[in-house]
Amino acid sequence: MRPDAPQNADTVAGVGEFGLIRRVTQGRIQPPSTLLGPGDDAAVVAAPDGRVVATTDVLVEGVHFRLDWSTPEQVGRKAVAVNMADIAAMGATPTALLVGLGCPADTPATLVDELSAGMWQEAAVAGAGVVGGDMVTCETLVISITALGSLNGAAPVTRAGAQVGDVVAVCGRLGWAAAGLAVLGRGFRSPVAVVGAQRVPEPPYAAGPQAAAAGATAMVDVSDGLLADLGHIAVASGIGIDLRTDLLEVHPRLQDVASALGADPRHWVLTGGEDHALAATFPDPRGVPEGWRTIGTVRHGSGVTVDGIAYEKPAGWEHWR
Ligand SMILES: Nc1ncnc2c1ncn2[C@@H]1O[C@H](COP(=O)(O)OP(=O)(O)O)[C@@H](O)[C@H]1O
Ligand SMILES: Cc1ncc(C[n+]2csc(CCOP(=O)(O)OP(=O)(O)O)c2C)c(N)n1
Ligand SMILES: [Mg+2]
Ligand SMILES: [Mg+2]
Ligand SMILES: [Mg+2]
Repeated sequence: MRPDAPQNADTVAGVGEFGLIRRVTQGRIQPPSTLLGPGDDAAVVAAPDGRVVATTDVLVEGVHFRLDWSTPEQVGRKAVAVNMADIAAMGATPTALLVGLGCPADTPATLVDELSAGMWQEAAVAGAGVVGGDMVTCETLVISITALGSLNGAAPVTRAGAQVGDVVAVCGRLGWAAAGLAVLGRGFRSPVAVVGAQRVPEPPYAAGPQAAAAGATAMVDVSDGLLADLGHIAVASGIGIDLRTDLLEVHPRLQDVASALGADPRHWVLTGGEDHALAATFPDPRGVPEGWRTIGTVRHGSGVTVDGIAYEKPAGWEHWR
């Protein structure tokens, strides 16, 4: 269907741009950090310590999600989660979200309602709100979210601070969303544990500021794959990282799914993205906070190795590859 397809009362075209904006904004309760919410040319958000953390990630139908795999509500939750995970990965707390939405004219208006409901549900998990956005017509469903966050007085944890001798630790799931993607890709809808992980990630938002307070020297969220994302820390910090397989547990659930599909669960753990676990480096093994698992060390050199050996397969997702 063309983006300017005929109007119908149940479609976004029938409800219209401003009717739709009214539907997604009315009755929403903003957090205290929202000084001026949707409805004006821009929103006003408090920056308690004078600094704003800002990030954006775009999700495209068919690339990041499929509407026959996920409900609109799940897509909304995921779109917000992947953005708030980047805020957490800086050691910050999400405060506000700006939502750019493109969809074809014949999109049911209720799909946008459900998408918006999912976004607000996930935002509530971290105490953030949707303070503004934009709606346009286009060929497929596209969601572009900008998340803002607050460091609450702490220093940002960048990708560039890892030091030789640091330990590498992770908080959150690894390989679950990749297992879910493999299951969905083969036309199955269960087991729901891994399919659910692909539909809606559960980033450990609070672990970001927790790691910052514990003295994390570098941090990243695992969106593309553990090896790929630790690779960004390695490049930015000018160091190498070695992971230890014996420290990287493969959950029995992932083992089961992998045996059923004839896949390698360790590959999901090492290279599967989309769980948005947080991976960080800490100077002292005893300083690794509760809830984090040590998985390796920072060494001299470059790149990320596993048990001292370069990984032979692609390290994670890369667009256009
Ligand atoms: N079009 C762009 N203009 C400026 N910076 C960009 C653009 N696209 C990506 N970046 C920046 O490149 C870095 C890496 O991007 P990306 O891999 O998408 O980060 P993440 O995985 O944390 O979402 C980020 O700092 C991001 O802001
Ligand atoms: C339909 C569909 N196909 C493939 C995937 C797998 N996938 C899409 S994007 C992605 C990686 C993360 O996305 P990206 O846009 O690179 O996020 P960023 O690293 O910028 O946060 C993965 C594993 C998916 N989630 N859904
Ligand atoms: Mg990105
Ligand atoms: Mg990231
Ligand atoms: Mg991201």
